[in-house]
Amino acid sequence: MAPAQSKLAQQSALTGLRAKGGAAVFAALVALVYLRRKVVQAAAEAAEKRNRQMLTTPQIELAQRDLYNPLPGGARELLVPARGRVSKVLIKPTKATTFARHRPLFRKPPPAPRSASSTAPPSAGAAAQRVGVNKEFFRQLSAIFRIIIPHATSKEVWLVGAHTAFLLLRTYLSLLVAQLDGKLVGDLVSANGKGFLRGLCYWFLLAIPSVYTNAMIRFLQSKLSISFRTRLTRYVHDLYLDKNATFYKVVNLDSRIGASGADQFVTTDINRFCETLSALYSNVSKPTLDLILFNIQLGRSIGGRGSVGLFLSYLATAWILRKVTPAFGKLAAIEAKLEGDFRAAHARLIINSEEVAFYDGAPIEKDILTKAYLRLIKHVNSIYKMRILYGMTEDMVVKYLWSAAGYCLISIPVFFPKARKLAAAAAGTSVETKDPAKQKGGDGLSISQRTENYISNRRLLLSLADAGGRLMLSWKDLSELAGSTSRVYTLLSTLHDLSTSTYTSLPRPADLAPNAPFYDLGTLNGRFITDAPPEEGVTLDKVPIVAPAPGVARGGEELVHQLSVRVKPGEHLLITGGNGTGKTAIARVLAGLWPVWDGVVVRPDDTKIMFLPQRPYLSSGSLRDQIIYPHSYPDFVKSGKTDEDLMEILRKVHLSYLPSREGGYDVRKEWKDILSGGEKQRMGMARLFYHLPKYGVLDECTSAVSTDVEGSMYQHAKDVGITLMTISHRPSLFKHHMYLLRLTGHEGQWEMTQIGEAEQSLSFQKEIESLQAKLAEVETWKNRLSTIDAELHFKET
Ligand SMILES: Nc1ncnc2c1ncn2[C@@H]1O[C@H](COP(=O)(O)OP(=O)(O)OP(=O)(O)O)[C@@H](O)[C@H]1O
Repeated sequence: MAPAQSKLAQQSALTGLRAKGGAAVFAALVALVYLRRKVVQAAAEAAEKRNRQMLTTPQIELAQRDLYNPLPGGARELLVPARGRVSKVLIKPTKATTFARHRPLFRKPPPAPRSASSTAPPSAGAAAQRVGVNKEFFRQLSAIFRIIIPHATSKEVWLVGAHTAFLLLRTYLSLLVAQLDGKLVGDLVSANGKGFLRGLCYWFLLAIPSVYTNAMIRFLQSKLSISFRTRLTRYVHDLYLDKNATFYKVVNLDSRIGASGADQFVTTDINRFCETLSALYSNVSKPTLDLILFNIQLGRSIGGRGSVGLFLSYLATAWILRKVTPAFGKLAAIEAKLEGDFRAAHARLIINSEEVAFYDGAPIEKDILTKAYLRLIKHVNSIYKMRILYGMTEDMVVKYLWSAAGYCLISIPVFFPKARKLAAAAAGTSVETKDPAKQKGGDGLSISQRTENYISNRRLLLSLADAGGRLMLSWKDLSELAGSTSRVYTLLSTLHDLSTSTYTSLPRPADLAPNAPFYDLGTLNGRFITDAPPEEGVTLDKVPIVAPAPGVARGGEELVHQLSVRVKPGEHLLITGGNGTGKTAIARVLAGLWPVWDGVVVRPDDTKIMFLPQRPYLSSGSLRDQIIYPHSYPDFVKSGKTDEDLMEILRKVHLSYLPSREGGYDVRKEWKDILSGGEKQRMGMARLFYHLPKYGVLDECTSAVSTDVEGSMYQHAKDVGITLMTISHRPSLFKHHMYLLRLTGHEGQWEMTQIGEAEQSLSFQKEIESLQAKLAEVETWKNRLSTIDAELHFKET
């Protein structure tokens, strides 16, 4: 063919190719546009369908009215609003036998020996000293594992299995990618077009399972974390909100969690623990697997001695990093505590916002909050500073030293062909190539083969360095996990102890007089009987009323000495006395919130006795929920009462206007912000009339209610058969009671009288006081009279 003809033919072939290419691109574009329209259409239809199924806000409120559906065996079906619908979640309470089985696992280890002079209990700080990757950490972790993976067939085991399978698959795919990478570059260097295109096709084929695998690993890791968190949170809730008011005791009878409460532990620390733990599994298992497999693969080209060299370099790295790693576990535990303090300071402000606003206390509150924040930030900053050296060392070792070591190792077969031949012989492969033209080096390999080997090995080395880096990083994660493990374990062991009324014991102070009582929480000799028949009344027999002082060496403080009282049905008792003499403390002992150190307390069960506290409490929920608290809607339905009955109760407490004003019984609002102080207290009385207990312990619960309304409510309570035990300073309440218990406030003394006598002596006393007050003003009136006289005289003249 003439050159001109061949050029023409080439040009026409090129034009044909361009035309075909253009048509193909056009067709692809049309297909893409069509596909996009279809996808958008399908998404819009799905969204519309979802919207049609979604409930409006009032519908959601109504659907949640029930809160839960009771199921046999104590289980419940909670109604949880999520994504515009209310879904039902089955909640099975943790069995008492499970708690009993776990309790020994959450006992504190024997305390470390302390100096004889030390009488203070171990502080949270001291506990934080021991936090780290040590034997105690693994003991605590294994105890928590019993909760998060309860048995061999738990959902979490399957999740871990699936996760592991995907991790293995990813490692396998990484190996294939490394080989293919080398092959592609090898084909490129040897100008093997067909091989190159085939390689590219494999490349894309590998991409599909690779991206799916990566996405699934992330998904399963999050799923595992959520699963762990759900198990732990439910377990903690079952312990924390048990019948023994453990949530109260955590703050008032124990010093391990601290006054800020358990919220930071339950909301943040558990979450952090679960996230770190599930991430750690993939952060440890994947690089470990990578290290093993990649080393085997690499060992084929660099030989046994090379592998030994690599292994030694890992050991050296681990040693260096260990030396420069700060105590991340301890630091993480302190950080979590400081975060909790900061959060608690904010929570306090929210709860007391109105009082603070009245006092104009914003500047000082700001200082308190800022101080809490700065304490946290100073600590976090110091961690960041410590991380500089650690990060530099880690980068230097893992990225640079390892890569350099790797380069040296893969150069061995190139520069020392004998080693290569030995390695090849060991692997059973031949290094000779048939095409002498392609033999370029002393190692007997062509440039393309050498490049292919180099690229594959380099990729393996980079993956190895990456795996090593991640493994080193996971040591840091492990230390941080030790920090959150210690927090979660502290929470669990405190809850286990308090739910069984096991308190931390303290030694008797040496300077305490031998006959002085020592009220140590670890030594309780009293009896608390809560299932007496109501006719037997409420009895306290020689019971010291003691304010507990957890963690304080001198022990609790006696407020009332050996109190003996018996209230039989209909014998209404009024408890009075100065501020801080221990009136509410008596109610706390009766309710079982404070321990009985000595003597005997006898009372009927919780359904027959009700306590109305000093500070009115309004729960989150509907208006009906406020009246029936602590019942919820299913209990209300079960009780057979109706909204008409509720209206009758509201009339008795002068709140009958509320349902119409607020929009019915089902409306949900932030009631604590809506109702006035007096209305809140009247709502408390409404609860009393709803539940109709045999005994009502009323602690200053009508102090903000006008005297006439208060009187009518007390009268109604008596009319419906409630025996009252009232704590109050108001003389107007005397007439509703038969007995008066007066706390003198002097060395825990108290006296019991019949109301007639007391009322009389008090009225004489009051009369004398009022006359004395009037006499004191006589001089003032005289002065005023002479001033007026003088002014009148002045005007006349
Ligand atoms: N959780 C607690 N831990 C330790 N001491 C407490 C606790 N709660 C109250 N106290 C202390 O116990 C004492 C009695 O408190 P209580 O609430 O019984 O007083 P009160 O007689 O009801 O006073 P008031 O008339 O002011 O309500 C007070 O000195 C108080 O500071």
